Amino acid sequence: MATRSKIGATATRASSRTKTPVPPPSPPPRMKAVRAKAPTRPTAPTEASKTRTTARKPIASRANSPDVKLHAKTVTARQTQARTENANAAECEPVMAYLRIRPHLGDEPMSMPYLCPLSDTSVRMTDPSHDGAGSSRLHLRISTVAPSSIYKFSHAFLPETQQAEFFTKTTLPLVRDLLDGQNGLLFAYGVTNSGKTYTIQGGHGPDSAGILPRTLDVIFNSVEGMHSDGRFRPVRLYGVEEADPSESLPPMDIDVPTDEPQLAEVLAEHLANADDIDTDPTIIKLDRNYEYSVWLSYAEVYNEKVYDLLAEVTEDTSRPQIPRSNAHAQTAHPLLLTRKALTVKPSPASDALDESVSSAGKYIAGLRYFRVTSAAQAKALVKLGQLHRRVFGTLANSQSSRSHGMVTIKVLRGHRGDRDDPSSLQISRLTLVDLAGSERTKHTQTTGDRLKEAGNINKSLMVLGQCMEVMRSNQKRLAQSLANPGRTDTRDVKKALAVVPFRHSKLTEVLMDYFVGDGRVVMIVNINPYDTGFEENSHVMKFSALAREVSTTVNNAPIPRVQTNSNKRSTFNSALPRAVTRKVTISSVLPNKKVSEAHLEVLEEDEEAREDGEDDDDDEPINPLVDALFDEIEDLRLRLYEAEMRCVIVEAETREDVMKEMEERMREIEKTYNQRLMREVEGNERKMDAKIDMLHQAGLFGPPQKRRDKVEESEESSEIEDEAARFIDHSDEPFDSEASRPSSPLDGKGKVKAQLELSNDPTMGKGIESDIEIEQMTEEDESLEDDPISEDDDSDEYALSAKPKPRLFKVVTKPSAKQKAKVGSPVAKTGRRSTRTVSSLEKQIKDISLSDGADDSVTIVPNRKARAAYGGPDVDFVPGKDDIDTTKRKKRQLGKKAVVTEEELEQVVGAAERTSQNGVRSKNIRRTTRLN
Ligand SMILES: Nc1ncnc2c1ncn2[C@@H]1O[C@H](COP(=O)(O)OP(=O)(O)OP(=O)(O)O)[C@@H](O)[C@H]1O
Repeated sequence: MATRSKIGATATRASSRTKTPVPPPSPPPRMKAVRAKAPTRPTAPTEASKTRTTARKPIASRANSPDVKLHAKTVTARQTQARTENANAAECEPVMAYLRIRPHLGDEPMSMPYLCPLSDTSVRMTDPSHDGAGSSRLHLRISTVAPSSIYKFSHAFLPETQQAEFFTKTTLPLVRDLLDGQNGLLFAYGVTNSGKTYTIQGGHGPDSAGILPRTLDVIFNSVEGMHSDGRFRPVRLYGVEEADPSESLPPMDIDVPTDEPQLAEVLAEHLANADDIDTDPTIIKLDRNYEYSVWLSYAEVYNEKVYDLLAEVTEDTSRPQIPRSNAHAQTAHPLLLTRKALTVKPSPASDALDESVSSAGKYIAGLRYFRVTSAAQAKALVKLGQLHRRVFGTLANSQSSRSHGMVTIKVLRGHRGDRDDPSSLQISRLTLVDLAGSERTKHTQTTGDRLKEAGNINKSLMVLGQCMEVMRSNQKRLAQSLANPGRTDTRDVKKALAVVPFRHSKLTEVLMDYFVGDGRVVMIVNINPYDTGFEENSHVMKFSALAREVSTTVNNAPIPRVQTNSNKRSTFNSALPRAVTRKVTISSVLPNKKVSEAHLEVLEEDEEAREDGEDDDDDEPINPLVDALFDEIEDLRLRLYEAEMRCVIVEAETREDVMKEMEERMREIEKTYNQRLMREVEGNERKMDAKIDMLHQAGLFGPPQKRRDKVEESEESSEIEDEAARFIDHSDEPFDSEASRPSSPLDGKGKVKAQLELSNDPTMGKGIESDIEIEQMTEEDESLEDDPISEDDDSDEYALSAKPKPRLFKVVTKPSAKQKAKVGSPVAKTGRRSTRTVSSLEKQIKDISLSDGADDSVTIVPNRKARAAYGGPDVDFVPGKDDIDTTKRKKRQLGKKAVVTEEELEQVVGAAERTSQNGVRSKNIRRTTRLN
């Protein structure tokens, strides 16, 4: 944020817990619009300038000073003056919150990002699972997160932002402050896989160095040729003491025991790319009258304990040695490494800037600071710390950070002219924190130790959020009181301010001084917009919104520090620490794609108990109620998580049950349908059999062996037989038994046409003919007539199929030419009538299908007499049993059958062809039987 907060000076200082100095309420809330420049010293210090500079310089060591008493007096005077200057120069600045959107990685599944940048400073987040109707499709629980929100930042960096640009805009000002004597804190916050480590440490490609290596580059580029002799070293938070050069030499060798070949192999792979990272060429112009010494420490907060990642790791040699060739044995008895948790202690009052307060922030007792003289050396140290972090990490075989990693760079700055005067030294520090992923436990499927670990991560982040929340509300109340001086007494407001719960988590306890002391705070919010954890990311965004409303104090002048007795070394409690052992596996993919694994056992010793009386230095004891409440929250959170897990399990089981039931039902339905189908098939078969029986009974089917050769009249057409019988009654000519033998209408392909010429019909008179066509539709016919019913009748053989096949039959009667002549109808008229009849019959036939359940697969259009008897021209006549019996009887009486000669047959066919104008193809007429 370019704008400065206009609220009053550090409200949190006023809290009963934080007793670091509070800038005077007057001149109150209005802050300076522009930051004052850090004062510089003339190149050749005169006596006057020396005095002026000294007034702003840190306070000298009483112990190292030649004249302690005198010096102490001088220091007090300088302190007072410096304090006044600093109070005037101090101003409040909100925490800067930068958003960094992670690009999509090639190997990840592609989905719609739920983050949409609106401007340089704002983004919109939309729940991808939200259906727009006010409910979430995927979540069982009612979400507390709004489906769409706009979040504002100091700056939002798009996915294509390069590391160099990101560093310049976010971190370079902090590096400048550091070299100017100011403190700074930068932390990366976000869910796992959102790019925090990439932002802080960097990647492996060109120009991918993160802000930490770039910070080291810029520092060493800038202090080039201005290194001090390193006679003094920083202690605690603000103290300095004479250094023992042998102690502050950085451990350049990997002190994780590497005599295990597998471990050595794995570690070598990790150290191999130490030189890959590119360097940042930026140089900050500095006053060359100063000398600098740079110190580095690397700590981690893991499971609510603080560890030094640069401390020597000891191997437990008391264990029986395992033969190296035996890989299984190595897995069974892994290498045991031991490390000790460190205590966070309050700085003694003697370190305090203001003598009226009893504490000067907190420091990690026993955390080692190493003097580094080049960027490469510093980076190697960081690499070592990273390695230790990985070795000791619980999820060591994944790259995920399960601890909060904190690299602190301390710079001691002293004037060249005051080399021997430690009181001239200024201490400033910059801490870069790579926080552990803030994801919820359910997404990491954690159990047991992992659950505890995740719980601790969440607890520390939750406490950090709580601290921000309390600081914000304290600052608001104080600002209101300062804005209305008459209404409330600011001192009363200060007393009533809420306690900021820094001490309830190790992370906030260690970082507390940045919030309540002095220094600029920068928060980097990393987000992966393709991540499925929309809710978690929303919490991250909310946290950043909260952080932006918190202000910290920024001093515009170097801060003088008090140095206490440098020779006083900490003595540790001799009580045996409690130890926790964990098993760790580290694995790497070697260049030859072989996966290498090393198994270790890590012994984590508890921190030392404080020495007697040390607690007295603490500003305030932990409020047991607040502590209990935090524990309660954590407990509830875990129970909620367990309840959610149970819900998920119940949901999964219910889904499975429902699925099984559905499958069962489907099977039943299928069975029922099959049964119905079978019944239908059987019914159709029965119907078919019945019809064939009927045809047989009607005498329309000949003996099976002769079917192929015979043309037969329709079996249902009892009327035809009637006609034939009547005709035969009047004829003296003998029947040709062969020609007149009825054959199956299903015989052969195509149509079978039987023509009856009723020459002796008493009612119609001689020469009246009736054409009867029995048509079996073939595939060819079917396609020609566009009938959708499939016909499987390629066989010439008539057989009763067990399987019902849709078959169509049509029996058409039409008057012959003679008949037409007899009744006096013109041929054309007859033709029209015939066409109409055939069309209507065809239509009827198309509607007939056995498979449809129609029981009239054979349609008989009766002759005039039958039609009249049965009620009109459109009546379909199906002969009853009586009709058939009557016909049979008549036949038997007759004792002979009509015979048709070949000539007569040809004549009839010709006549039928001439008469047929309805598309019935003559090629389908195979035989015509003429009854004389
Ligand atoms: N800006 C970026 N450009 C290219 N790749 C990135 C970027 N940010 C992150 N990545 C890649 O995304 C992956 C995850 O990033 P990273 O390990 O930094 O996540 P993280 O937030 O630190 O996760 P964790 O909390 O689990 O440690 C890595 O492969 C990293 O290289």
